[in-house]
Amino acid sequence: MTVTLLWVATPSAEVSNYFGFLDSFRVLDSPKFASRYRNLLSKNSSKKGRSQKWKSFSFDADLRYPCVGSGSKLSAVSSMIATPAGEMAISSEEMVYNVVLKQAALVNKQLRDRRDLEVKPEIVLPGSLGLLSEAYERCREVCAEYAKTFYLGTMLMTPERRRAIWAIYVWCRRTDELVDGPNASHITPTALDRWEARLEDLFQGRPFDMLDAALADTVVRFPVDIQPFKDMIEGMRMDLRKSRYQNFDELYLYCYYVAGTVGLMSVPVMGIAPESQASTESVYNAALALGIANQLTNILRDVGEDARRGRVYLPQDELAQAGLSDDDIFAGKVTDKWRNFMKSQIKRARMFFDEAEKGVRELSSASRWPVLASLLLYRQILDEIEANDYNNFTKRAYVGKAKKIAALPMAYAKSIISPSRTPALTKA
Ligand SMILES: CC(C)=CCC/C(C)=C/CC/C(C)=C/CC/C(C)=C/[C@@H]1[C@@H](COP(=O)(O)OP(=O)(O)O)[C@]1(C)CC/C=C(\C)CC/C=C(\C)CCC=C(C)C
Ligand SMILES: [Mn+2]
Repeated sequence: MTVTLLWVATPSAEVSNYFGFLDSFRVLDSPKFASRYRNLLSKNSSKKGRSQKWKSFSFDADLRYPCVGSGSKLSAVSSMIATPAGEMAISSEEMVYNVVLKQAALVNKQLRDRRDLEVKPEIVLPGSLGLLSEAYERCREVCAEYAKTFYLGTMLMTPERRRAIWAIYVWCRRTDELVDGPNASHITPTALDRWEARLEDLFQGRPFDMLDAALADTVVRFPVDIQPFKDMIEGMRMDLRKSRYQNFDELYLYCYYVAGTVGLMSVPVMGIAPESQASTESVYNAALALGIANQLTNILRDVGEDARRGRVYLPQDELAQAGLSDDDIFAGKVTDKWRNFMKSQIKRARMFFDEAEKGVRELSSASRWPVLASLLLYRQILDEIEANDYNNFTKRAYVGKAKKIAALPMAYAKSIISPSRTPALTKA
């Protein structure tokens, strides 16, 4: 599938917000839409007194998402999309990128406000220290039990950072368990509302239980904002009401909610290297890309398992273009059509991993290794799907111990490269 990009030649990247990717069929098939889009652009550009030149490129549709906001040439492209009726609509990618910008601005502001303090000093109330240590210890145990590789990685971080990551991990795991765990069938939107109210309480220093208390402490010490946490709960609401995704735009939003948010929660704790030349938003964007890549991989690994629960987390329009439907997924037969479809899905997930990898080197040195290790390990699941000849219906792609162990020194070697002067991600 190709998309056509309408490109306005302009002396400045400032008008980038007015650029857009448009699905070729819609642009080419809908002169009405194309002319509307041009009018909109010319109105906005002429306001800024810029001349414009039209060009169109066609290229692989997979390119569209990872490039936005990344600092690459294509990052100047934003993402207004056309509804079938030819209306202009803001895409999920654009919406999510706005969150990224807001988070980056917030963290910059908070860091400016307490310039010389990376971590807040401990405020110790009599008797509370022991309880807090116990709370973090519980988080450590959960992380060690459920996420062995993540856990191993966190051991390289400073003690303050690693316990903060454990607290975030535990909150994410509990949130996910609400819709994925043993009590999932009893979970209603009201239960999620209650979970959100609890989240607000803990952010205001009123934790409900011990595990919440650890997170309440973390969000005081690090410039972590509530928005990504709320968005993760929104993802769980989405999971309750939706079992099909019409296109990648819808799936992208879901992936942001349930996994991209983890990247946005983690960066303020992991820290950006002081010597990094990259802009805060480009690092957040890479973190977002890692969450998206992980979730896409998770989806591709679990196609059969999800289908048995009546769920298909694959873009319906892309399935149809490949000559496939839900029935083929429920039948679970590996055909050439399926192989080809899977190849394009894997390619897209790898592009998000590549985008994320560029950002890892900008993280503070002790955080690079755990992130890279988890990136390399999760990315290998894609290789395993290929090795299983794309049978993700009945075979679970699994990275064996030997490969896992081999990835660790590789991640270490990559992680000692410090942010370069001419980084892949540059300051905006
Ligand atoms: C060291 C490190 C990577 C730390 C992150 C630790 C952390 C806070 C993890 C939370 C993970 C979690 C429990 C998320 C809840 C939703 C969920 C389950 C998402 C899926 C994870 C995989 O879990 P699993 O295979 O067990 O899934 P099942 O539920 O069993 O199906 C996800 C696929 C997404 C996880 C997303 C991340 C780990 C994103 C990590 C991004 C960063 C740490 C940012 C790094 C920064 C840059 C600049 C690249
Ligand atoms: Mn899950």
